[in-house]
Amino acid sequence: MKVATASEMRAIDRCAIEEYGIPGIVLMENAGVEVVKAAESMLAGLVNKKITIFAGKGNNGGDGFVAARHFSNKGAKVKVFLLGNQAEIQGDAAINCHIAGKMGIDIVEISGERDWDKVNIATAFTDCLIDALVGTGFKGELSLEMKRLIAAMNGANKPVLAIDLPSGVAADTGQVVTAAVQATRTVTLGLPKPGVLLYPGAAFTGELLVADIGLPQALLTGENLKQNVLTAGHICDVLPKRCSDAHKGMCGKVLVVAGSQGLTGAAALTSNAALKSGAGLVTLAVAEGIHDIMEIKLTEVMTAPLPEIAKGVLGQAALSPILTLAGKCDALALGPGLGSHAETRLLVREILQAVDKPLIIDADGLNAVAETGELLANALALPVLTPHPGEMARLIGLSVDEVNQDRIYVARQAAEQFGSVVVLKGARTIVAYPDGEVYINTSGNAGMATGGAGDVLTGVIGSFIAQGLSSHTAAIAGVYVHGLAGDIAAQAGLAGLTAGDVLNSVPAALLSLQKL
Ligand SMILES: NC(=O)C1=CN([C@@H]2O[C@H](COP(=O)(O)OP(=O)(O)OC[C@H]3O[C@@H](n4cnc5c(N)ncnc54)[C@H](O)[C@@H]3O)[C@@H](O)[C@H]2O)[C@@H](O)CC1
Ligand SMILES: [K+]
Repeated sequence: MKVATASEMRAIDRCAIEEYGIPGIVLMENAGVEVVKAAESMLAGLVNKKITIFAGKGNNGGDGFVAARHFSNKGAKVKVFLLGNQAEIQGDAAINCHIAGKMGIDIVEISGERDWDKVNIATAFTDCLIDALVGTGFKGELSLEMKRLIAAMNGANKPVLAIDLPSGVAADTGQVVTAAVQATRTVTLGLPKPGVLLYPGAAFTGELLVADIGLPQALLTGENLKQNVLTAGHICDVLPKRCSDAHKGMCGKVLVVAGSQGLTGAAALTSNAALKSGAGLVTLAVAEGIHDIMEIKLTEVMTAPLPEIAKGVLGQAALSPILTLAGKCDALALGPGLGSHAETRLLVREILQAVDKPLIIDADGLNAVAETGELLANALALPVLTPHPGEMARLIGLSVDEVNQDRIYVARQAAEQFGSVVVLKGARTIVAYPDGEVYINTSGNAGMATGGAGDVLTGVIGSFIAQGLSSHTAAIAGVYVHGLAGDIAAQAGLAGLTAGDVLNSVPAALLSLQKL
C-alpha cells in the first residue's frame, strides 16, 4: 500500500473532485461513515452509547460532523465540542455542521471557562471520544486551546478514536512537537500518512485502520506516490528459492569482512545470519590475531586469516587477499565490528574502489564511506548501506535528533547523495532508493533494540544478494525478514531478546513467508 504525505493527499482529493467529478462532500460523507463503523466495532455497538466529538473548523472537523449524524441515527447520544464558532466554518464542513444542528445534535462552541467545565463533565461521563480536531491541515505550533483539549482527551481515560491522524501528530514526519491525542484507534482516510507509521506518531495512533472513502484506485496507486508500507506481500514471491537438486555452490557465496579485537561477535553474527538466510557458502575474512577465536566461534562458516597492523586490526596489506576472496564470491558484506583505525578505514575505501561484487556496507564500513561517498557512485551494482541513526548522522553531517526528525527525507537524501540503497535502521526502518522510492517497514519490535541485531541484518541482506536478488529487492526483503524473525523470537518474550535469537528465527521467518 502507498503512503501519502499531506500535500499528496490534498492533490489526490483535488483530482478526485476536479478531474473525476466526485463531490468533496461525498468523500467527507464516506469518511464520516467509516469512522462510525470503526467506532461501532470498537465499542461493540452504539445504541445508548455516549459519544463526545471534538471538532476543529476544518475538513477534519467536517468528518466529525458527518460522524455525529450517523452516530445519532444509530441510537448513540452525541455531543460535539467545536473549537471556534460555527460561523467560521466553511465549505463542506459548514454544510455538515448545519445539518447536524438541524438534526438536533448538541453543538457546543468552546469560548469561555463555562464551556471548559462542560468539556470536563462530558469527558468524565462519555463512552468514547472522537478526535476530529485537526488532520492533514495541521500547521505550526498547537494553539493553547488545542493543547488544553488534547490534555482533556488524554486525561479522560476513555477510548479515543482519531480521524485521519491523531491531532498534534505531524502528517509527514510523525513528529509530536508539544502534545498529541493518544488514540486507541485511528481511522486514516484513503491512504496512511507517514505520521501514523513513523514514531513517535505511530505510538499515538493506536490500532490503525485505513478507510476506503471512495477515492479512485488509480489515484491511490499512482507512480507519483513514492512512499510504500513494506509488508509481506512485497517480498513473499521474490525470496530466493532452492531447486530440489541444489548444491552449496549454487546457493550463493558471501564474503564477510568484519570483526576486530573485542568485536568478534559482530563478525560471527553477520556470517551466521548469511548462512541462516540461505547462502550456500560463507567465508569470513578477519585479522589473523582473532582468527583462532573465530574458528572456535564458528562451525559452518569458513574463515580466512588476513595480515594485521595490530592485534585484530586490518590494514592495507589485507586488500589483495580480500579481493582474491571476493573474486570467488557473489556478494561482499563489509564493516560490522571492523573498528575505526585510520588504516582500516583506508582499507575499506580501497576495497570500495577495487571490488567488482555487489556490496553491503554497515557500521565501521559506513564511517569510512562518510569521507568519500563518491566512491559508491561507480560501484558495479547498487550498494546497500545500513546505517543506524548515529551512523546516518555521521554519513551526512547532521545530529541524531535531526536524522530522527524526518527519517524519510534524510534516508532519501542519503540514497541520492551516495547513489546507494539506504536502509535507515530503527523502529520502522526506512529503505530508500536513489530515485526517491521509499519503503517503511512494518515488521519488528522493541526487543530488537539490542546489540548485534544490525549485524544480523547485514548478513541477511548480503545472503539474499548472493542468492541472486538484486540489491534493490534484497534490501526490502532483508529488512522485512529480519523484522519478522525478531517478531517470531519475541514470542518467547521481548525482554532479553538477543541478536542470536533473531538470527535463529530467520529460517522460521522464511518458512512463514513461503506459505503465504
Ligand atoms: N476533500 C478533502 O479534502 C477531504 C478531506 N478530508 C479531511 O479533511 C482533513 C484536512 O482538512 P483541512 O485541510 O481542512 O485541514 P484540517 O481540518 O486538518 O485542519 C484545519 C483546521 O485546523 C486548524 N489548525 C491547523 N493547525 C493548527 C494548530 N497548530 N493549532 C490549532 N489549530 C490548528 C486550522 O485553523 C483549521 O481550523 C483531512 O485530514 C481529512 O480528515 C476528508 O473529509 C475527506 C475529503
Ligand atoms: K484528528
